[in-house]
Amino acid sequence: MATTSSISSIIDDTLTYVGYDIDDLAENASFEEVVYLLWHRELPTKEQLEELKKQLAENAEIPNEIIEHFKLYPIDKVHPMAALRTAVSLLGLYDEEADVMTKEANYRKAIRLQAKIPTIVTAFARVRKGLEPVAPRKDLSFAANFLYMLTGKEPDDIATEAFNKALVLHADHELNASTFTARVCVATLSDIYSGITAAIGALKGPLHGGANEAVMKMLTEIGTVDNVEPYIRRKLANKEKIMGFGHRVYRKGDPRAKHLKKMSEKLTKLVGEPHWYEMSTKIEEIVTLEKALPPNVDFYSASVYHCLGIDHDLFTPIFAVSRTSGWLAHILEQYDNNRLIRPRAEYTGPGKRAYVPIDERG
Ligand SMILES: CC(=O)SCCNC(=O)CCNC(=O)[C@H](O)C(C)(C)COP(=O)(O)OP(=O)(O)OC[C@H]1O[C@@H](n2cnc3c(N)ncnc32)[C@H](O)[C@@H]1OP(=O)(O)O
Ligand SMILES: O=C([O-])CC(=O)C(=O)O
Repeated sequence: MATTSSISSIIDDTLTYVGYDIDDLAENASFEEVVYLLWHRELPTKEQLEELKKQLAENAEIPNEIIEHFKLYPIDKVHPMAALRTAVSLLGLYDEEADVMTKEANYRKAIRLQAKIPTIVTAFARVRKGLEPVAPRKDLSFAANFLYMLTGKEPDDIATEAFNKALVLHADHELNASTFTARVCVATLSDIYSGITAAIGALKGPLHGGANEAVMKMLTEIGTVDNVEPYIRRKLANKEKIMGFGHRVYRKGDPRAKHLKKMSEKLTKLVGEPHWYEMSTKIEEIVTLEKALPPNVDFYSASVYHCLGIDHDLFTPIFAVSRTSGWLAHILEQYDNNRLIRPRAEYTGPGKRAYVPIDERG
């Protein structure tokens, strides 16, 4: 065990947020309720929820300098996760409280970050297409507002419900690589912006959050249900990894995957593209049979986001929008009971030796 935490737990392949089963939360909770739960360790009352929603809505706008910065680099060649990483770091420069380390100031910064990250992601997505960013609306839920800022159109209930559920499912996951990164960073008593910037960097990799985009790339390459079998068997024979499968902690399966699978079935039919779901289930069949590896959260989320009309390279930034809530909960928990995180390495290099002057080296 690397640390103690009272935020989320994975025990016998069951995931809970502060004691509430993820299945229960996925079916019933709004993302805003989950944010409150992760940050306060209790579900909110109606008043507490309204207050949080108000604070998030009031803080959703981003400095214009962030948008101007998007125009300073070759935006069409930049991955949105790289842009998000830089934008969050930049955001810290415009926060006068960035280095104020009181509990109250850190909570205010948590609100500001959670509120602004969706605005950054959606503004980037539009600016790179030559479109104007869409200002956040105060009357929409967190999920609906994201889709609204992305497209400029108010989403229907099906899209909002699916997106909300995806946000709930991705919000926290114990000591995953990006959360651990955030905790290591702020345990030096560095600021929240540094912690979230570091976490985004860790989430970006394809062995972690980046896997959802990689899954969609694989599905696109495969193209048809008939191609699944030869494609997957070839990959396995070459000892290549199948993205969206396997997990360091779960053994029998990731409890989040079944919710995304159900959504994928429904949405792929609804948009008239059932082949994404059919290909996915066929891949699952083969990988489970050949490698005994079940799908993780990233596998079916790919086809879900695709059906919501989201660009494939925005899948991981959307993961970050949700996981920011968990990162922030862990950062605040780390500050509350801080000790520098400094593991040791088992040394495997040569034994002690004498320095050899450069002219004598052969
Ligand atoms: C939100 C998240 O971060 S969920 C994870 C998202 N990442 C992915 O989906 C990427 C694909 N999956 C993986 O790379 C891994 O399963 C991980 C990184 C998630 C977990 O890795 P670990 O538990 O450390 O397993 P590790 O990578 O050491 O693999 C163990 C064995 O299983 C195999 N294996 C693990 N995952 C896969 C996979 N997805 N496809 C094929 N083989 C796999 C490895 O090749 C290795 O085989 P070997 O012993 O014959 O060399
Ligand atoms: O916990 C992990 O190692 C990865 C994961 O599933 C997550 O971060 O959601």
